[in-house]
Amino acid sequence: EKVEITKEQKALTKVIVEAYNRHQIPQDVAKKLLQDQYSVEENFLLLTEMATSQVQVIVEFTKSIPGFLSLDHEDQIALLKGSAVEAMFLRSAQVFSKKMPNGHNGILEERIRKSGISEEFITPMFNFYKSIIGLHMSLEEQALLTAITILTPDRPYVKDHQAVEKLQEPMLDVLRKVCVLQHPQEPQYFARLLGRLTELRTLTHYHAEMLTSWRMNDHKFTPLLCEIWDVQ
Ligand SMILES: CC(C)c1onc(-c2c(Cl)cccc2Cl)c1COc1ccc2c(ccn2Cc2cccc(C(=O)O)c2)c1
Repeated sequence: EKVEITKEQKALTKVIVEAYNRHQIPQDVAKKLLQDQYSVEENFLLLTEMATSQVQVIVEFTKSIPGFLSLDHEDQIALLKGSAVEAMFLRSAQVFSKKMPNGHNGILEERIRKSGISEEFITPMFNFYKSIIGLHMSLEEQALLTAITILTPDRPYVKDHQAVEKLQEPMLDVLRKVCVLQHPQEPQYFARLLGRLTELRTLTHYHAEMLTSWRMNDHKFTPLLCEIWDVQ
């Protein structure tokens, strides 16, 4: 049947994409990637700074999602804590796929590979990056998928599931239509996108173990990361 995006859905997509574009990592932080130090310590410190900056970007993006600030305040925190790592995996995957300026990609990959993360987590992480890059997602799809990930009703400690579902559903509806319109030859494209969200959940599990092993080697995080990841 003819897929039609309504006026409201166009407006919702515009708000989400603008919020997604508006909040970028400050250039000076992204530029630090090019610094010449490549020690494990230096890489960890740089990635910690990137992650901290990225959490701030995600919080600002989330506050721009229509209806989010009307949710119960404790639920707002529960959604952010429950989705931050997944949103950061999506964001770093998209940064890899959009071929960052002057070969940052190789440098970001190099630093992640040499930051004290054990091989057992590096492999699934870069397989995920490859699978996201292979999807050639549009900006609308990236922004909507990030908002959908954040608005996942069944995060730990969320009390009013229904209120979160009511915000997530319209995003899923418009993402489904955007996928049909932007990938007419791939009827299963929307289903493949949602499949990435399942893979993201396994990465969150790996990430918890990454944090533990960093802490065992006495690595320090910033106050914001400690708060959002319940460490220290
Ligand atoms: C605390 C730190 C060591 C950490 O713990 N887990 C992860 C970690 C790792 Cl090692 C991989 C994936 C997710 C996390 Cl939380 C990280 C590092 O988190 C990052 C690092 C880089 C990231 C991000 C997110 C994006 N980028 C890249 C980027 C570069 C330039 C511009 C932009 C931009 O947004 O414009 C983004 C997160």
